[in-house]
Amino acid sequence: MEVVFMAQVLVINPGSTTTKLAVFRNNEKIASENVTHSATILNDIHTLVSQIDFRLKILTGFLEKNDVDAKELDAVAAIGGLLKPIEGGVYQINDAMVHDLSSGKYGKHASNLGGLMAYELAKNYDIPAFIADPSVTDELTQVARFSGKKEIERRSTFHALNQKAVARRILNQKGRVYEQSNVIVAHMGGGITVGAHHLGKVIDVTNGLDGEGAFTPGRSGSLPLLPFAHYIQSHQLTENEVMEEIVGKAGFVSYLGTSDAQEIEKRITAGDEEAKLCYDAMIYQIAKEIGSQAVVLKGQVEVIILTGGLAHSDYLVEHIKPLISFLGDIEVYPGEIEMEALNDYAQAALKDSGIIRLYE
Ligand SMILES: Nc1ncnc2c1ncn2[C@@H]1O[C@H](COP(=O)(O)OP(=O)(O)O)[C@@H](O)[C@H]1O
Ligand SMILES: CCCC(=O)OP(=O)(O)O
Repeated sequence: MEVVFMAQVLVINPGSTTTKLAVFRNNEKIASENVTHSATILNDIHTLVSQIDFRLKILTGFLEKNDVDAKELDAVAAIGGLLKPIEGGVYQINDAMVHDLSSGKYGKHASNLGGLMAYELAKNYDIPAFIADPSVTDELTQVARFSGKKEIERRSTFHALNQKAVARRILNQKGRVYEQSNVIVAHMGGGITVGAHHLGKVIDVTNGLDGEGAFTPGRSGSLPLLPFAHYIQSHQLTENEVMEEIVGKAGFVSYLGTSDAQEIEKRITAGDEEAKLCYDAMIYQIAKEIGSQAVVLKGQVEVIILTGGLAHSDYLVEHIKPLISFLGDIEVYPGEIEMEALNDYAQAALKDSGIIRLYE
């Protein structure tokens, strides 16, 4: 009789205001929770890294509540944070990675906590901890790296895990193979990134944190440089404050005072013209970015995929389609499948250690 190995994997995905947790047995999700943290609690915990204990306590509570014995776990997988630029794939969390995530050497983002929490837990139970397709996944071509100013190189920071996982899933459904296809993926949530996927590599993509691409519910996207330089100077902003202006205090938040697209849609339905114009402007900018990536792919676009929380919006989908449909077929995949993708990677790594990459 064949003995089937049932691998149990804990998946950790911390966001700026949430911690998503799940336990999988092989491909079956046996427990999951999306814990929302109030801004008050997080503001009281001053630095990102000092949130680890708070979030680990939530994790322990989640395991207890769902009768999951941590000793029975075979691996932990977490969303990768801001690391040095690396190729996509699955990486075992090591000391070098922990150093870069905790020091914030490559930037501070809630996702940094994922790798740190996974490492801490895995160490206690002597099991491997992985990250996969982190947001710093860098497969840009050399021409895509030019910013226009020698001292400043464009960086690849995007929703790599979800973009690749959704592209794989949609292509599988079409009987196609990701590594043999050309697709454009627009991940549209609190952050928006649009990537050109060419034969399994994201050869160009808008950076989600550097102020590129379309504006989003809370982010500026690209800004006219001279007026922004003047704004920085007249408000005497520090580098951290500049970051907050670009990521957090911009987009819908700055025009309409909320990052909640559903709330804005209610205003539109109630006849709010200002809300409609702003929503339409964001849709217009996303469409322009999709057009740019179609050029990157020389017009050979098998499918354009719309994903992320905003892809739930009928308003957005119906208004973007007429702008981009001439470029190719459109598929809508609302939400994200990051937890499933991390489990898939961890299960694959447990079966074949040859696929595990080394972070140096
Ligand atoms: N059903 C929906 N209709 C319209 N907008 C939605 C819907 N669900 C979520 N959103 C919007 O998507 C954005 C958040 O995207 P999401 O991908 O869930 O967040 P995050 O990027 O923080 O993970 C918010 O502006 C939210 O209002
Ligand atoms: C870190 C780059 C991807 C990104 O913008 O993620 P969020 O939208 O989840 O902040």
